[in-house]
Amino acid sequence: MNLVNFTQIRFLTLGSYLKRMGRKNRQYNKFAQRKRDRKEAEKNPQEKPAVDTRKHYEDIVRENAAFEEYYKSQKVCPLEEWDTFMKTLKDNLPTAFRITGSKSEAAALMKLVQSQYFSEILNLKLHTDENEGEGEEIKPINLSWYPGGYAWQLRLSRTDIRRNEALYKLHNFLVAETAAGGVSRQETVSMIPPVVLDVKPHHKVLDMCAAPGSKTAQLIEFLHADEDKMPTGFVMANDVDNSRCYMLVHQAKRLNSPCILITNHDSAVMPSLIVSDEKNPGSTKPLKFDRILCDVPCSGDATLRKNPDIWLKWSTGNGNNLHGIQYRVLKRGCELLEIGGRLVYSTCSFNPVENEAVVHRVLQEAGDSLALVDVAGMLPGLQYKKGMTYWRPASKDMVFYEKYEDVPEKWQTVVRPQMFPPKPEDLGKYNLEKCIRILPHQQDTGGFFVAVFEKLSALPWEKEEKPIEVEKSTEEKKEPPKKKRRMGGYREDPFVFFSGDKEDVFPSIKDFYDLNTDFDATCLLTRCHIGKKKNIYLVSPIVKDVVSKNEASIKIINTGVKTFVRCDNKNMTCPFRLSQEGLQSITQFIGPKRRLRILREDLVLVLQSDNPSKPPEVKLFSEHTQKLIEGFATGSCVLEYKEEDESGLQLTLVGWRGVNSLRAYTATPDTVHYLRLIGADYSKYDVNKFKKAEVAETEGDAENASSDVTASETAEASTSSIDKQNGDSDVQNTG
Ligand SMILES: C[S@@+](CC[C@H](N)C(=O)[O-])C[C@H]1O[C@@H](n2cnc3c(N)ncnc32)[C@H](O)[C@@H]1O
Repeated sequence: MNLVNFTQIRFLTLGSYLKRMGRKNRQYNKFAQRKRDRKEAEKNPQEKPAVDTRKHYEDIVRENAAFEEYYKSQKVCPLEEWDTFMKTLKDNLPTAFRITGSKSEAAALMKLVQSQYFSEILNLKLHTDENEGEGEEIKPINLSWYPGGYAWQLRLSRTDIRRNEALYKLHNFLVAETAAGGVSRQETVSMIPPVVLDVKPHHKVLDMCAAPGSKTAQLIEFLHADEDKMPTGFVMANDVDNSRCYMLVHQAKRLNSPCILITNHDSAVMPSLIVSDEKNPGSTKPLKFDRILCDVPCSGDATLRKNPDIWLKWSTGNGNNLHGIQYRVLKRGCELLEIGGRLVYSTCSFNPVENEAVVHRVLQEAGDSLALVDVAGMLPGLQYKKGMTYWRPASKDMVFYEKYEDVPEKWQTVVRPQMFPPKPEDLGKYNLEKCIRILPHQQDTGGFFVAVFEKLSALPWEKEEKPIEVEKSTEEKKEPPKKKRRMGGYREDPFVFFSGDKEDVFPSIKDFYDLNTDFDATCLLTRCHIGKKKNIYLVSPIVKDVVSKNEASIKIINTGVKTFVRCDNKNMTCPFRLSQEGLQSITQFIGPKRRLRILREDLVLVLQSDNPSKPPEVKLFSEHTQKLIEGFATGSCVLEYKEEDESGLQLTLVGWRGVNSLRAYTATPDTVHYLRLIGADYSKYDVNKFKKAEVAETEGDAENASSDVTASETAEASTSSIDKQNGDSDVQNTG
């Protein structure tokens, strides 16, 4: 029996106490059950449990009779394509990736990918998971519909790339560039929703169900399309799951954007937020979004290639159970959408009950205020099927129903009237054929469903909302919350904005970095009300407005890009150094006093020197750079480099001018990224893990003998060494 702390019980209601005990017991029973299963398995090693969802993916039998019966009957795929559809679903998924980053960096990386990594694999005949015979040519496929052609699909699964020695360079490239933010690995079809959402730099964008955030990353990239200017729009990425919100924090950190805000709320009941009303100074207005992505939770059966465990647990019940939450999230999305704005509804499910039925239900309620948009023109070359106009919901026992009246009473709470298709005479009102369903065999991908909505007028149940007079800003009213553990995640540290130019630490920052007068100090923030400021973050003006006006009504998990880091160094008159994360955002405001435009040889020198206690001495630099350094005050600075050729490649790095030295202040993935871009030697980071394992084996080094010692691990290990180098104590040693 569990012992109970009686002082705790006093504060619990009977219900919550019983719930707690139930949870503990369930947890306990789960462990006990696993122990019993293990013992049983040891006794009867040849007997397998009926369904073991923890099976190794490779052992899973990729079959499910109910799945086949259901979808064949729904006619999601023409009968003549059925066998190819099923065969493709059982294959592993090819790898796909996008090239990201600033325009000039992305262009340079794209060139490298084509000239080096792809040409290397073009002539290879590989024995892949799918092809154990002759070996097959690996032709990278450019995704023609992706803006700029910056996305690729390879006929290789992740495992193929990881396990083939011939591909070790490509593998190292993908791992290192993913860490540096130069590449994003993402399933081909999952890239579609942000493309058809058509995000522009001035858009207010809401990603309602955002975690883990691969689509959020695309939204941010599109927002920053005009890289010379700070976007006037922003992305609010939300997820109901507190721990998954931290995946979003990780994504956002890779992209270094001051225009993102991460929130933790149930999207189905997302509160109405407010923003300043520029037309009525001193007033606020409801925040409506220009673009909304509604990538709802779904049964995920179109991801069977990536998640084969779904073969074991698929049932019609999954889709039926999700229809309700999908509808509520979509409906709330339509309410938060600006008139004239665009919303994308997407799922990775084949099921019309989760797809067309949800779309139809909302269109039906919205009357003429919403319409589906035909986005085929935005996706040149993409193969897809038009949305379905007829389907038959089914109960768990696989009985299909033509109309709700046929549903027996015991299933009426599961199979709902709104799940049925429109009547034939109403089809013209909804245009469901404008939806897009991608089947895996069409271009060797996962499956996907996308519907694009446009809001033509206020929804029938929306009333006109008037500007609200602001009496007192919300931050003033609120007590400073403290960070502490609580049910459902951590309470976040507060977001404390600088009061302006007079903020205690700002004058020394402004003076040292020669910040120009356009810089708005009120966009800087810290995460504490009292005590020494450690990290200073930067947000865009619109994000500041949203955070400061709504902090009390929605749980904000994270915002801002780290721009200044405390560094009490005797050789610097300002107690804050620059941070590489925020450099892109602040660099336009930094004056010539803290900028050094260096030559290629100097850049190579600083990047290749990775001994924090021995940074390159001034005398080792080109004459040009030595002259610049003369008289340049010690401390944190901007290192700039511009390629002289037609590529126009421009790099901006955080540097440190020591008393007798100059060095770059970058973490390993960034260092490798820059060396790669300028065509310098980075071979020490490009480890062939297979060779390394061979050598280790001959030398009896058990730790390195496993071929699973990957280049990524090597990169991680060296990152931590430079992270140490980035620590303040090392800065003290500099120069
Ligand atoms: C399909 S995933 C989203 C994938 C994501 N858009 C991406 O591209 O990386 C669905 C997400 O919805 C979240 N979710 C489920 N119910 C939600 C709700 N009511 N409100 C907000 N998020 C929800 C889940 O936690 C999950 O992270």
